[in-house]
Amino acid sequence: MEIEGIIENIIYSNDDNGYKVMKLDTSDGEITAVGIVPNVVVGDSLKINGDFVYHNKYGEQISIESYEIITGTSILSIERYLSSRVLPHIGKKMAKRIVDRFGIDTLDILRHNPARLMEVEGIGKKKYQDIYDALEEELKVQDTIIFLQGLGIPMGQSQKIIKEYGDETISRIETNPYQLINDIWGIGFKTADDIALKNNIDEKSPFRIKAAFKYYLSSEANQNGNCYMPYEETIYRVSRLINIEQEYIEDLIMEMVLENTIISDEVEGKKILYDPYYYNSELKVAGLFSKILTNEEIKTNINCEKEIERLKNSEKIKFADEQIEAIKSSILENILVITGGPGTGKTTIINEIVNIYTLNGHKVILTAPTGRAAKRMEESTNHEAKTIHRLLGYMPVDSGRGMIFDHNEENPLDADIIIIDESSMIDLVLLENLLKGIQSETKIIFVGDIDQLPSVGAGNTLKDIINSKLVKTIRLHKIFRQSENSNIVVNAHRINSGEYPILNEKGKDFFFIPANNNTLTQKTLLSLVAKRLPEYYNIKNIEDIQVLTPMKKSEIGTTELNKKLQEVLNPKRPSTEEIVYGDKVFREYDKVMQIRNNYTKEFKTKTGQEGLGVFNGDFGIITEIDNYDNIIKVLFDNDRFVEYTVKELDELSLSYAITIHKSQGSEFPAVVIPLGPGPYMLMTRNLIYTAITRARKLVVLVGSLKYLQNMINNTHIAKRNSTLSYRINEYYNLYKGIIDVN
Ligand SMILES: Nc1ncnc2c1ncn2[C@@H]1O[C@H](COP(=O)(O)OP(=O)(O)OP(=O)(O)O)[C@@H](O)[C@H]1O
Repeated sequence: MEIEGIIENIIYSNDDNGYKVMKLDTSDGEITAVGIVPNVVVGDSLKINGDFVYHNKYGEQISIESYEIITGTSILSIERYLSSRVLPHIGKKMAKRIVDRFGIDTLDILRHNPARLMEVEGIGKKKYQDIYDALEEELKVQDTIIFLQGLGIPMGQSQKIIKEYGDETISRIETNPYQLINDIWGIGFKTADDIALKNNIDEKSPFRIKAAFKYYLSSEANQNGNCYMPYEETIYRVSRLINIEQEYIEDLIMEMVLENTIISDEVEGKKILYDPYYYNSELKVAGLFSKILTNEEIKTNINCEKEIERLKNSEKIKFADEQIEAIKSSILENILVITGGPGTGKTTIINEIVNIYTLNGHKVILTAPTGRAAKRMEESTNHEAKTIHRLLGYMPVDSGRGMIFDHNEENPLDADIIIIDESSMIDLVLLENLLKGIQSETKIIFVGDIDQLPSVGAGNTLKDIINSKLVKTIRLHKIFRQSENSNIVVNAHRINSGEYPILNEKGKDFFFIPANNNTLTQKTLLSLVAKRLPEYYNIKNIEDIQVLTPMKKSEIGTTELNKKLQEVLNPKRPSTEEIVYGDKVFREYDKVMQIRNNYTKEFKTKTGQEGLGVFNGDFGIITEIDNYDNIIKVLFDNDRFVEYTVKELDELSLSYAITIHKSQGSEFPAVVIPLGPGPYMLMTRNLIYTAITRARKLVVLVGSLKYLQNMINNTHIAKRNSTLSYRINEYYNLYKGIIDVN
């Protein structure tokens, strides 16, 4: 069949083969068309040949066999295009008047002789000026899109680039396509390099090689948490990345060092290379940290002996020796680390420290890296607690790519002591900002669980602080939270010390259900989450059950589980709107997660307060999809409403199942964990321990026990390259007058 329509929206575009999913406005109403259609843009008129097919998920759609772009050839399509509100003051009636006047030449006149619009009744000078301005903008955007499409950049990314670079899009890309890697989220070295090569950059251009070095070092930091990379390995990897001999690229390192775009150092006999960003951050952290550590001016009026005596005689609670030692050290030390597994009394200790300091008239600040951890801290201490970002008063700059903090070295917070919970999640750069935001007279207590996975961002800060051997570290061993019916805490500790967990005890909360392979595991997991657990435990809220899986791929990975879980938990209904984005479907009432930090995203709370910022790992529910205006509304933490346009949907992912890495810092009433095969480096004790400690009331493991055993036995901890503890020692010695760094 043959059908004509105007492209209203390109829902999906595959840049490799030009495959698209588009919404077309036709005389029979709106239809979805799919097929290979490169180089078309929204607003284009198409004549399509194809057949109607029925997709059991997306409904009826036309599969394109051949097509022809007919922009401007059909009066009807011009009229529809104009009435789709692309230009101000032109609605349905005005669009008709314009095409009645100019007929088939309308688009040509708009482009080359727009002043003639004033011949149309109802368009005076003022309206014309508005239309002209919008038109000029629209034409510029169209030209830019054509330029970007010529480079093979898909529509979604093109729009992001235009939003970022505006009128300068073409010139910026022609000057330095590699800048796209830093400026546009989702564009990596490969895409930028393809663009550069298409723009005839020489393969051996120093520009290209330097960009590859920078990319390699920063991606090692962003993806693998490494603050530096060994010299030899860097050369080998970069050479492979751009396919140029090692000898050739090595020559450029010295140039980059002189330009300060790479830092070369030798630490403990090893030649290493840093991205300057992380090198400077390490130095700053080490310097500020050691300054507090060696500050002899920090004093309190707290009578330590009296307080300890009081604790020892407390009738309310009998403190363990290690707890008393922790509280005592909080009075005596400038910086203290308290680490322990679940239920070892960390919160109880924080409470006591807060009491002692506030009763003695000291100013206490409580903070944590995530909103959920801060909230828990506030609830258990009855003392205000904020996330580190909010505490420091962050402000997005540079279109949200960077941020600055209201509290910094010029304007530090006023506090006698700062207590940080969930410290294992603090990455190097966050620690840098935190240290800049407090005075060198402020004591710091880091509380956390060193056996959790390290921070998402670069660095290994809590371990490095402990490994510096300069900071008093209290390790809590005794478990207090061990209610009669609970095996979660017991098993977390057993797993952490390499023992096998206690499974399936009657009336308890830690279960294992066998399944021989991934297919069966998936099937069992789906029925558990959709039926058995909600029925047996009377769980009504889908947010209360969380599937945590080690991986993204495979039948028990997040991608597939999310699709399947969505089908069973939130199936397509006539009454719920949905939107297709790439190979994902988002539906009203879906459980979703933000997957990047977006500091400029606006939110509005239920009480009408407005603010900025949605963060990687924030959970929400889609409350509304407006398919007319293409707006998706998400409610985060049951409080903040955030609106997304279709273009921004790559920031969201379904979250019925999430990776264990993403679950750090969160807690859920019930956690279901599939057990299956996976890469050795990933399937570690650390990982299963982190997963289990996310559950408050129920853990269900599904799969084969041999994988559980393998994980418990696998004590491999991916090493993170960091020289922080070495540098803390250097600065410490400097401030103590032991050595002179210069
Ligand atoms: N010395 C003690 N004697 C008796 N009970 C204690 C003692 N210390 C803590 N508890 C209790 O043990 C439970 C766990 O303590 P707490 O919440 O402080 O541990 P936590 O390490 O913060 O645990 P999680 O990280 O799992 O939240 C609480 O109910 C607390 O009241």
